[in-house]
Amino acid sequence: MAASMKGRKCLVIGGCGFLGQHLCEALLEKGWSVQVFDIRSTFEDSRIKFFIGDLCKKEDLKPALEGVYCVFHCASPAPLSNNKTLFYKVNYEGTKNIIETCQEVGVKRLVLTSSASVVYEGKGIRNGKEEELPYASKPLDYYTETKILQEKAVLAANSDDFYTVAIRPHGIFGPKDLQLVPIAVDMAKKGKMKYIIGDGKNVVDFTYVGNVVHGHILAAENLNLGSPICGKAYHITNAEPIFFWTFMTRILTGLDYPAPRIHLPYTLLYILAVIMQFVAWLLSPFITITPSLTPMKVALAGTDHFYSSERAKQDMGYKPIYTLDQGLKLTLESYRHLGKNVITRVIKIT
Ligand SMILES: NC(=O)C1=CN([C@@H]2O[C@H](COP(=O)(O)OP(=O)(O)OC[C@H]3O[C@@H](n4cnc5c(N)ncnc54)[C@H](OP(=O)(O)O)[C@@H]3O)[C@@H](O)[C@H]2O)C=CC1
Ligand SMILES: CC(C)=CCC[C@@H](C)[C@H]1CC[C@H]2C3=C(CC[C@]12C)[C@@]1(C)CCC(=O)C[C@@H]1CC3
Repeated sequence: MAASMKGRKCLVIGGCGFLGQHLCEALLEKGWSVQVFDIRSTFEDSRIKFFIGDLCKKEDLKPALEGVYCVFHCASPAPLSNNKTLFYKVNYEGTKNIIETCQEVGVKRLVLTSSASVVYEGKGIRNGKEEELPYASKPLDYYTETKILQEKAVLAANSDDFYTVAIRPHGIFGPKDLQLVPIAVDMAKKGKMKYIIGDGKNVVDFTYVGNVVHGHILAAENLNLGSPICGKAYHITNAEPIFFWTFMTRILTGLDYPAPRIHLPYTLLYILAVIMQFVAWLLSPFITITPSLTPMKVALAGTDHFYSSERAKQDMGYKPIYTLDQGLKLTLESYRHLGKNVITRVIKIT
């Protein structure tokens, strides 16, 4: 790390979430002065100053941004939810609010956590490069739709006076995640993880959270006037693409659940997911139905989607600092309590 970064004040928006907590820990280790802004409080740390508020509200954000050298924006509603209004409000309107408030207060650097899914519309992507892939013209869900709007707004705001960059991770996994491992385990418990969507040979990126954090910190360190990274987006991956179903099998068997074995045709499942989504939409004025298979989930589980992180290597010296094996080991150790053979005691208080 550049010596001059020591003691610099940063604000992690979404710092109480999965990625945010890992980012805070790494920033503290590197000597940054860390502040967190989040809508909820999930942990305590005497080294961190916490601000609880809504990023859509200027009056909540302003005090947290005073004197800040760099803002990391990694807040979002849960990606697998389907709340269109909330996604637009937080990911798009809220991000524009962050940009405006930074500019008003005089903050000069903004690192956005975007997503590689901004270029994914269900068709295979192999070793995708930033300069070759346009934004998805037909995004598969509202989350992706609003991540595209968000990224465009952040990159367009880059100027000689305000430096912005977007990090596009893919399939983040690691301890403290409430999504990938817990959802897969929940599906396994319900008997929904016996199946393989398609031939099982689709190759994807899963990225250990420590590598995603490393990419964010390098971006902040390199975000200066005239730097090649200003106004650009960067894929950050483990650079170890793997069969989607091999990765899921390692997670499941690592926690003593059986490996998925029964193949189901991709196209059939995709059509079923589209029909279920349509039925859920038709019935939405009367009841809320949340189909467990969405077109996005089926596509992610049954197509290729892996990306090149060469541009991040060239422009900011990025290379993964954890291998997939190391990441999986750390992850599985942290989820032992979700293992199939773990007996959970229920203490009844009468
Ligand atoms: N997980 C993944 O595989 C990938 C994630 N990303 C991106 O990485 C980022 C971090 O994801 P992750 O750590 O998994 O997500 P988390 O849900 O764990 O963390 C996001 C945090 O932001 C908070 N938040 C939501 N709305 C607001 C708001 N209006 N004001 C302030 N805080 C808010 C959330 O609170 P609450 O929980 O109460 O909503 C939560 O604490 C996101 O931008 C996501 O799009 C990109 C690629 C892959
Ligand atoms: C269909 C199936 C077997 C599901 C179990 C695993 C899924 C819960 C994850 C597998 C790939 C993950 C993923 C995301 C969420 C969780 C999974 C679908 C994202 C959509 C999260 C937000 C992003 O920006 C992109 C991610 C791609 C991979």
